[in-house]
Amino acid sequence: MAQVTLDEILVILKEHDLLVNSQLNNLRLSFKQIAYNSKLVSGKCLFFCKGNFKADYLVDAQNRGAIAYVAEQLYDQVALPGIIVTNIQKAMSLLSAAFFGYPQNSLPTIAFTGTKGKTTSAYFTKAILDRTYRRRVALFSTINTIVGLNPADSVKSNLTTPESLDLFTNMAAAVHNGMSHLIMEVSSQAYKKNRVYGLHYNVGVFLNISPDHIGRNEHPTFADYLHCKEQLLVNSTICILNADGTHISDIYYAAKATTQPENIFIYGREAKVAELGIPVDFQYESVADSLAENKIKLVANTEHAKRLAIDGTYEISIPGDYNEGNAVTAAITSALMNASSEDIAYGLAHTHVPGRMEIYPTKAHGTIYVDYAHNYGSLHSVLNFLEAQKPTGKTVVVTGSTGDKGVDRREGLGKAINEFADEAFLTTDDPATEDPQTIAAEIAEHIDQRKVKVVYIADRKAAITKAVFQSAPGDVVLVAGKGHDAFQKIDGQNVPYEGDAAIVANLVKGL
Ligand SMILES: CC(=O)N[C@H]1[C@@H](OP(=O)(O)OP(=O)(O)OC[C@H]2O[C@@H](n3ccc(=O)[nH]c3=O)[C@H](O)[C@@H]2O)O[C@H](CO)[C@@H](O)[C@@H]1O[C@H](C)C(=O)N[C@@H](C)C(=O)N[C@H](CCC(=O)O)C(=O)O
Ligand SMILES: Nc1ncnc2c1ncn2[C@@H]1O[C@H](COP(=O)(O)OP(=O)(O)OP(=O)(O)O)[C@@H](O)[C@H]1O
Repeated sequence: MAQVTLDEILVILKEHDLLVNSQLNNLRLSFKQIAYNSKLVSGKCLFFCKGNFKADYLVDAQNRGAIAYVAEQLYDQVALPGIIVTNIQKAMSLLSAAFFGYPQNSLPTIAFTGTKGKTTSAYFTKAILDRTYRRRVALFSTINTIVGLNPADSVKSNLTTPESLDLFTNMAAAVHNGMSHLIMEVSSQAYKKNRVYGLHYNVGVFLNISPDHIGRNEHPTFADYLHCKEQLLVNSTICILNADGTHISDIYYAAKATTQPENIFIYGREAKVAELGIPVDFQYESVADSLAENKIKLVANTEHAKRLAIDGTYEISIPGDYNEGNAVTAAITSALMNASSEDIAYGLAHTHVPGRMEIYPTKAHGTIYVDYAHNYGSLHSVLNFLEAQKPTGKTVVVTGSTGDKGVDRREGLGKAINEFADEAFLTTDDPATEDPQTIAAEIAEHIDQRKVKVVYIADRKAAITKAVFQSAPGDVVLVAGKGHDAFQKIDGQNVPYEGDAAIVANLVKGL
């Protein structure tokens, strides 16, 4: 049974230089529950006071049975003993791992970071390793959290990377359920908020970085965003890097600071990493790159890459040239976890990622694509790929942008629309506390409206419907940004929403 004693807690906090003082001194005192949300407290719980915290929550926790708390300050209003620390998020992560008996030691873990491609790469990897390990592969992704084989072990995720206590709860559940491996996405926010503090991965993948998540509630600067993402490499035994992304020198030296070059695998389309003057370990090229067929040839260039024995031609189930790199990372990570090239071939050819490049052909109208692209990098990648398919009609984009976060996305979406689209329907996408029309106007500022026709329709379903019905054969309609998301975040509430994919699937019936 999970538990942690005061003795262990104080040792850990002292070791990490986090302890200020403790009002508790019975070293044998054992906590049978830990929580950071008062509503979940029951029994003899150790409670963590973190984030935008109010003393009333601690009163609530005490009323429900909490016997002590960990915080960065004393709460005199509450007659509970406190353990005071310098950083509550770091303390919570370390103590959660200890409470659950360090489940990561029994769960070889592959972690993906990157501005784009985390979910897709994680799904490719899961499809491969599911075959190797008879589905005993846990997944913590933006879409789903899977900790076991039963339907009840699979739930929708709230965050890309969960709060540390939830992360270790899920890891412990996965171990308990007999899962053999874990694949997880690690967001830059997870490092910024110390959600993964002290966690080490067997394999860490850095997919790419482009400006995103920079703004008032996220990262103050791009440098901070890059620094947070690079922490994944410092915390990984084996690092996998993309030679074709920007900032490769920075990223490579971050990896090399703690990892022997022998344990770094660089992949790319060219034979060399130009900026570094070293060969890539894995080189790949498109053999087929159309909507009907996506296929790559993968070749190992260096001795340590050759040892993985995964040279070959692989079919990829999801179109888009950018998915070729995602597939390569899945092949390398899976091989490092002992998957055969047959398992890799099967997994890459049989992966489905909800809301990523879903295609709905119609007879009387155009082809409708639903995709999760919601910043410059991703929208540019998708539109660039669709343009390469040489559509005979016009290109129409339906999109919006989030409120209170990723404010720089507005310029990026406008820029990508300007580069590729003939028409844009701007609409609502998680406006939070902002006005969606104002957000749309800020996107439109970056579109040359002499070239691209811009229409604003607040209701997202109405915007999608209009775009689909007015399209003609040969047109491309890209509904970008929400995929299968079944809510709109408005004023702190998750307001139910059908989801782009469900709306399009219904609309195209009979078209
Ligand atoms: C800014 C930020 O990181 N906020 C996160 C943080 O909020 P917080 O700690 O301030 O929590 P809060 O909701 O204000 O509440 C304060 C504390 O009081 C407790 N409480 C509250 C009410 C009550 O009755 N009793 C009680 O005890 C809460 O449980 C909490 O511990 O902890 C919460 C979970 O414990 C997260 O849901 C929340 O994420 C916000 C909402 C969020 O969406 N963050 C985004 C930006 C994010 O992290 N995104 C990344 C992906 C983006 C990327 O790719 O980088 C992700 O990993 O998902
Ligand atoms: N390697 C890539 N490079 C550029 N764009 C990509 C790449 N992979 C996927 N995309 C685009 O980004 C969208 C989101 O992909 P995915 O969900 O895999 O990324 P993510 O990193 O998990 O994103 P998010 O942080 O927004 O959840 C896709 O629908 C596609 O448009």
